[in-house]
Amino acid sequence: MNVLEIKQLTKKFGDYIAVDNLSLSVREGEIFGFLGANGAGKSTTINMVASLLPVTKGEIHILGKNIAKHGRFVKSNIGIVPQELAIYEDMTAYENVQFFAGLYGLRGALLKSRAEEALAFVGLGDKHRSYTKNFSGGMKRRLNIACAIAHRPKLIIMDEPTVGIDPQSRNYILNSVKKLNEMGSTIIYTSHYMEEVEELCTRIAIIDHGKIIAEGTKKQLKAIITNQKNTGIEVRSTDMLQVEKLREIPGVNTAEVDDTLVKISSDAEVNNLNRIIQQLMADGMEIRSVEAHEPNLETVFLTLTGRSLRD
Ligand SMILES: Nc1ncnc2c1ncn2[C@@H]1O[C@H](COP(=O)(O)OP(=O)(O)OP(=O)(O)O)[C@@H](O)[C@H]1O
Repeated sequence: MNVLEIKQLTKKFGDYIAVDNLSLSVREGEIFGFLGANGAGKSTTINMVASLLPVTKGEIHILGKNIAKHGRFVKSNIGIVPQELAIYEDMTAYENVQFFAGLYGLRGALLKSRAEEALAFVGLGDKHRSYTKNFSGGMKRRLNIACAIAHRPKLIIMDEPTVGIDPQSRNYILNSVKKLNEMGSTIIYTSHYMEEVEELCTRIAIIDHGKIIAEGTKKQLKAIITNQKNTGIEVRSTDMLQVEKLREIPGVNTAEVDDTLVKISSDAEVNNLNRIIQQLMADGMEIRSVEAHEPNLETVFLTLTGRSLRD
């Protein structure tokens, strides 16, 4: 069954088309990755699914029901973890969860027990009387999640839930996502961190300029670029590197620099490694190692959109 079905969805802000005739379905039990660079249209899409933003054109169905006609049903079945933290600093952790769970439709004793359960789930069980203004960034992110899951939604949408937090909280959140999924929730996960998406997601859609430009399992997406080969060249320093010269070499599709690693994706059938190395040496690079890499999601993204996910 499709938990979410988006049909020919468009959102215009004035003349600007932020989401462009986008169709997408997410099946029950998936952890679905929604990938796009800054401004690609992810949050706009999510905000329409969450009924926080009116739709210009198109339809959205959640668990088979049109959200325009079944507002209450939808509200009780989805949980949104927004990109901007949505917690109140002058309320305790418990009061925050209680407040949001109430908005999602929980009441009375059930509301209390589920709020406590959600706080314990995100590792804040011992903080439920604490005011959130003194929480670390990671604790606030975890509380943001607790607020969205206390009513045990069938569909949880997480819009970059790990932005700006320490590695420990990040691991905690990634494990929580897996657990929530095992417990029966379908998850839509957006992130700028490709390695998170690679680790978590069973299926992925790549959005660019408001359109889905590729969709499938990791294996299917990687198969799109099997005509590519990736080379990583470690150098001592990239200070003097003229990366645009590398991009002019025949067969080179993308060339990126990550600290002291030069990452190059080329047409598989073009033998250009000699030219690449000559160019690096002409720029005075001291080469430390050369490695061939399997394509990963980062390369898929770069090849299809021409930009890095984190710009
Ligand atoms: N309320 C608005 N009014 C006008 N333009 C908007 C509005 N909200 C978003 N946009 C524009 O729509 C485009 C898509 O924005 P959106 O926030 O959906 O991108 P995103 O993929 O979520 O990016 P990010 O990763 O930066 O959150 C952007 O160009 C943005 O400037």
